[in-house]
Amino acid sequence: MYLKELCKYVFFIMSPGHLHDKIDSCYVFRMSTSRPAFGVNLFRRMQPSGDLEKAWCCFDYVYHVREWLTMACHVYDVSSKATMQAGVLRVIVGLHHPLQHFRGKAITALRKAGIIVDVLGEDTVGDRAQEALEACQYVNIPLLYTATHQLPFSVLKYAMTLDGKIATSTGHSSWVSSKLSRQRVLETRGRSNAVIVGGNTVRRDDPRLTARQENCHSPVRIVMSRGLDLPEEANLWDVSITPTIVMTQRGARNDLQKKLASKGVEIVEFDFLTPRDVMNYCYDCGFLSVLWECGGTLSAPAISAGVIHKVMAFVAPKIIGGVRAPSPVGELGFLEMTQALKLSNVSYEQVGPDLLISGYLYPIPGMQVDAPMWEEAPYVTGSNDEKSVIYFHKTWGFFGAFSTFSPHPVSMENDGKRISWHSVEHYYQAQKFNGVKDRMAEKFAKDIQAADCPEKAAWLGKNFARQHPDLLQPDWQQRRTGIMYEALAKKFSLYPDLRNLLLSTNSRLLVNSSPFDVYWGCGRNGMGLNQLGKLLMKLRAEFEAVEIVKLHKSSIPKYSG
Ligand SMILES: NC(=O)C1=CN([C@@H]2O[C@H](COP(=O)(O)OP(=O)(O)OC[C@H]3O[C@@H](n4cnc5c(N)ncnc54)[C@H](OP(=O)(O)O)[C@@H]3O)[C@@H](O)[C@H]2O)C=CC1
Ligand SMILES: Nc1c(N[C@@H]2O[C@H](COP(=O)(O)O)[C@@H](O)[C@H]2O)[nH]c(=O)[nH]c1=O
Repeated sequence: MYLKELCKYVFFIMSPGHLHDKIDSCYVFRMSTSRPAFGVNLFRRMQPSGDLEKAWCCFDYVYHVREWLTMACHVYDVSSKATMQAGVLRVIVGLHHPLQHFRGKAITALRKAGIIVDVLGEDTVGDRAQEALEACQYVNIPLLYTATHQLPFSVLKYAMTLDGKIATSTGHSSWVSSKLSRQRVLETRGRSNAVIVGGNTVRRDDPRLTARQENCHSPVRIVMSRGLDLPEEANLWDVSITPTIVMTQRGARNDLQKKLASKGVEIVEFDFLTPRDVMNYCYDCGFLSVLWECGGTLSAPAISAGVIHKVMAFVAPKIIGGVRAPSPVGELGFLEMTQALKLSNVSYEQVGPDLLISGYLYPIPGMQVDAPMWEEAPYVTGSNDEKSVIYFHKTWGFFGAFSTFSPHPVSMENDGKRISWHSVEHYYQAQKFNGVKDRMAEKFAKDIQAADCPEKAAWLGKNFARQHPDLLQPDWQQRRTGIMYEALAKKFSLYPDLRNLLLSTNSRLLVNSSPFDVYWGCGRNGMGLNQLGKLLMKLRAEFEAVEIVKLHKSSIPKYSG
């Protein structure tokens, strides 16, 4: 079988342009196992030991495609030499990146290194190639939709009886679908960045909305409630497993807001709460996929607002009746059957005793995504009306290279020695303990340097600092901005594409939209200090000055307070 054959190869499906001869790619592994970690371990085993630490992966997209587990993981900084040494002789490129300017030179680099590279649909055609290509598109659906719609890919999931009810007329709904179906929902949660419910579902069900999978991430839980008439005690207010955000309207029940905030629940206020605003917010947070698990009252305005892309309906062979029993979609205002929304790419699957019907409300974007061009980009990245603002946060976003997590190694001088760092984040975190004459501090810095991904480096740096504030380098709080600036200046000077990207933002405001960071980012409520954005704008001004006076490109700006 062709797919089985292909599982021997690594699918190299994207080639962002800003990495020069590096390969920053999405790889798709195919294997007949249900253990996601297997894919990453497999890849790591393929890496020669010397390059092991260079391959780091993020576990954001894990999808089941037919009987295969298809896993797409981001693998950074794997040079063509490493790929060759790893014994990969042939690379099949499944998809180019949907955004044109992210397409780079990786294919050329691989071919130059003697690796056979076939691009599906270009070098490899025919039915079997088409099947593989569709599988690659499928696995990248959140990325393709996000690039096309500038909103996270949203799935509306519900479980209904054969007579179309999601609960009894009293609101009791546990359970409509079978255990097996609910297990499938838990897996879907584990692949989503956020799960959304409405106020009624919280009041009626007291849900947990966690993924409850071993070693699996749980999505951020979002409650949409205009009136904020929510219970003071609820499972969702326990944020020890994963965060909960309550989205509401300005001024709604300040007393409850304070109580929830004291439990660690985030409160986000909008002037008027709408599904589109919430999705814009999720987009700014860098979310790629969102699961709506609400009832019909909220699903209807979400569908009307055009923010739902896919529907997953579990139909249970049960009849409950009841004229007032709720149905999955409320009022849409349609009068004629001709107005019915028709799903495309519909699939039917039996899950235990239930039937799962899935389909798309908007066509699945193909490879030739009508994505924004370079010059237009700043006008589409922000979700609010301020066209002059550019938001950045996650590395896979349009301006993801502005993130300190972006996979751009930098070499920095320290005590006359040049040391190479996998990313700016690695360098920055390790500097917290730099120069401290203590064996534990030295070990911390080394561990951070060796971290196999920027996320790990950040986690280590923050944890060490929390546990041993006494080991931080003196005046760290005062010095950290300067240290960050030097690393950014180095990074943007080392990579001309990045420098050009920064210059192309002209005089626009750069905002790190990290909802979790009120120092380097703008935080959830936009009131954060946005220091990273400010430093990038300062650096941009320095580059502009260099351009104007036509100085040599070797003149790397120094931080001056
Ligand atoms: N079988 C299944 O798959 C599911 C069943 N259920 C069942 O469905 C019932 C709840 O469904 P339903 O009553 O429709 O509740 P929803 O989950 O759809 O929540 C509706 C609430 O969402 C809030 N909301 C925020 N913004 C908006 C907006 N723009 N438009 C509309 N509502 C908004 C309001 O909360 P507020 O009033 O606080 O302002 C509103 O009352 C329960 O019985 C539950 O058990 C729920 C989910 C799935
Ligand atoms: N009743 C019903 C569902 N209900 C959804 O699941 C939520 C409960 O999640 P948790 O508390 O994490 O188990 C509930 O609030 C509602 O959103 N889902 C289904 O797949 N099948 C069902 O029959």
